[in-house]
Amino acid sequence: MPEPVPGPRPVTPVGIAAALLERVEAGLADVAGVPDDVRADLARARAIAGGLEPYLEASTSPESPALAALTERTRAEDWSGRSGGVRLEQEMLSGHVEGALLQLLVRTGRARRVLEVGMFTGYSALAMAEALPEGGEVVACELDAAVAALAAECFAASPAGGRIRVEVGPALDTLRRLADAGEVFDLVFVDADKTGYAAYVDLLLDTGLLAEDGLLALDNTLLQGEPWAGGPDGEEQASANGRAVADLNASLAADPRVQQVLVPLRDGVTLARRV
Ligand SMILES: C[S@@+](CC[C@H](N)C(=O)[O-])C[C@H]1O[C@@H](n2cnc3c(N)ncnc32)[C@H](O)[C@@H]1O
Repeated sequence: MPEPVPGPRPVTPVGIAAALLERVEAGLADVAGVPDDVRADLARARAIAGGLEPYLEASTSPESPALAALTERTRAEDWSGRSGGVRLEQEMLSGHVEGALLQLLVRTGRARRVLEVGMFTGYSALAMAEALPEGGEVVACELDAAVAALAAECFAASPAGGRIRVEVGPALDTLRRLADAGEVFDLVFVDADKTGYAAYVDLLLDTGLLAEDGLLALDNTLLQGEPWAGGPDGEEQASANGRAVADLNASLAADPRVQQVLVPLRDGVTLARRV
């Protein structure tokens, strides 16, 4: 019998909090003297935190069969066996609820040209492509050629896949090239290396890459709770990614070039536009 593929580990603040509460509850199960009301409060806190993400899924319009198939393909892949470059894992996929938010941003913003920085297996790129009008285009930047090839196979199985142009290479180089070529985007979704976000944002705002009335969406701006709660295993210090995101959030909140809001969906999505 083949080993079952493990499901994704929690990578959102609320998912992590739920897993910790579950661990505390299990740890206290055989401990004598814990008052009943403390056990009841703990059970309710675990139920609220643990039930939130499944409830959001159930309360969101269904994803397309192509997006569901792409998720399955990503889960079935053995990410541990890959070597070199950026470490990739199934948890990187943004997924159903965030994909639906991106689709609404494309549709309500009447976006025709979308730029993605960090494509992975292509969930968010394909979700946005599905929402584009006839003639619209997603330009998706990805560093890892092998994962870009896997995404291309998934795109080929979808009617919207033909609206996606993949640019393989370091995103900063690609963005500079696109800016020099005079390309302009109505919606930009940044979901790549977290320590690179500040440079991407500066380039997007300081060149014409982001349209005057365009929208910027930055993923993982809650970074698993690290910016306010410290490192993942009880370390006081956040990781380099956590510190980069904390600095970015603080500087964007005070940045006179944009109005922004951090939406606590999944691992946090910052939405910003020029003022
Ligand atoms: C979180 S994943 C993207 C997830 C994807 N947006 C989705 O919704 O499924 C981040 C991706 O960014 C890519 N990446 C990391 N650094 C990069 C860089 N400097 N330039 C381009 N892509 C990069 C990684 O290889 C990875 O595939």
